[in-house]
Amino acid sequence: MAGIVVIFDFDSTIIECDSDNWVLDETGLTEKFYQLLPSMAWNPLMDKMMNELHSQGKTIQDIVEILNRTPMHPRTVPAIEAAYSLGCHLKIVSDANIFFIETILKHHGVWNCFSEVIANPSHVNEGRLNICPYHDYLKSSHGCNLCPPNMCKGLVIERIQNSLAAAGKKKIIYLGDGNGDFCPSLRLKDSDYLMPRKDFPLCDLVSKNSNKIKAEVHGWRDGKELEHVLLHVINKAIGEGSNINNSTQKVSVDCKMGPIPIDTLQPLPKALSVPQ
Ligand SMILES: Cc1ncc(C[n+]2csc(CCOP(=O)(O)O)c2C)c(N)n1
Ligand SMILES: [Mg+2]
Repeated sequence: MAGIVVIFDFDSTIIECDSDNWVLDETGLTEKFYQLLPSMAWNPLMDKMMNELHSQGKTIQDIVEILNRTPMHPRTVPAIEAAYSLGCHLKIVSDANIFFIETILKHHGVWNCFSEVIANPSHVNEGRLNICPYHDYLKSSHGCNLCPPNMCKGLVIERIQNSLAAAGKKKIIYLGDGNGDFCPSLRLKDSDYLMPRKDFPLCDLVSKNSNKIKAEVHGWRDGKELEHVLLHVINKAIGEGSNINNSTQKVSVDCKMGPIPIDTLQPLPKALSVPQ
């Protein structure tokens, strides 16, 4: 076992859009949604939109067909499969909902690669999709002012970190794009890796607060770079894990620096090489 946990954000990390916005756009509900957003929180409003679809006679199968067409970079699935094959534990921590995530990942045949998906709960009841907040903010606040009221990804990461320590796993690689990925990024340790998507809000936050980030930072721009950089980082993490007296100096790579030139990456051992 590699002892490495790879944590993926979902929207704009695994897929090329926000899943809620994709479904709203494809069902013609975007205008209505944004008319109501000033007076309602995101999760209950998304739940209301699912009710609206049901009233219009749209079935769960109609929603599944829309989700199956969600834009995704062609190298993202191979990257997930490669990380899984190398023995990494894969998890998703997302402010999207479980139904959308499960449907999309099953369609691409990678649902079983993930040992845990932490997202807003959702279930089908009498042909209608119900969506609930992950954190019940009406009962109590999670208390973090960096995160939306329904989910503090930092608290989720803290729980994962505690369970990893108990299971003897060593390193986290965290991939994300959004403002909600900044709080968990602050929790990563100096033995962990952070992979922010370039030209997305997380990358900006990381650049402006680099003194607060302990993890080694490796940016990526698209699915092709995600694949290449992720396999490079896994390779590095495996190498460090096998060297007990490892004293490698921490190198922080500014995610604004542009793509990592291919010739500066260590050659991948055969087992890690990217499938053509
Ligand atoms: C106050 C507030 N505004 C907006 C949202 C909704 N929201 C924010 S980021 C995002 C995509 C997250 O998916 P991922 O974490 O996979 O990138 C969603 C659905 C919210 N929950 N609260
Ligand atoms: Mg995201």
